[in-house]
Amino acid sequence: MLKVTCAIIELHGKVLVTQRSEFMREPLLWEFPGGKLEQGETEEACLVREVYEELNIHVRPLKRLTPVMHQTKNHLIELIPHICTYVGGVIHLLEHIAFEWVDPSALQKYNWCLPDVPVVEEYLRLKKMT
Ligand SMILES: Nc1nc2c([nH]c(=O)n2[C@@H]2O[C@H](COP(=O)(O)OP(=O)(O)OP(=O)(O)O)[C@@H](O)[C@H]2O)c(=O)[nH]1
Repeated sequence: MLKVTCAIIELHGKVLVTQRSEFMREPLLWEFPGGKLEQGETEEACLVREVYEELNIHVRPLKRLTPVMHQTKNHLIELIPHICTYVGGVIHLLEHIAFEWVDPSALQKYNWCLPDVPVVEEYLRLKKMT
């Protein structure tokens, strides 16, 4: 099983969403930044590392949401979301092709990677927006 963390990064009431490039798996779909958990790594350390590697910003994990299991053609993915706060740095896109800071009320308009859909729903429930 592939454990993948993803960061719902909050700043001033908005949330950061990123678009996968045409060269990545799941091209052009929107996701929360993150990536595969390495051997011996905590979920929090993975998030901090991946977000820095992909976006050049620092975040601090605040709250773990419910993991989502998803079977792809090749592997079973466990997507592990954490709400994070933005700590600092300027965004440089190193893997994605686009990013947006969005109001939570607009999150459902994006064309999400499939496993992210229940993550968005749980986040909106938590924010009392659904
Ligand atoms: N980062 C991230 N990956 C996601 C999300 N949702 C989702 O299904 N995935 C899937 O999780 C898998 C791993 O993601 P990734 O390719 O970004 O991980 P990584 O940076 O560690 O991989 P790499 O170093 O091999 O490029 C991919 O198959 C991706 O499609 C999400 O919200 N964020």
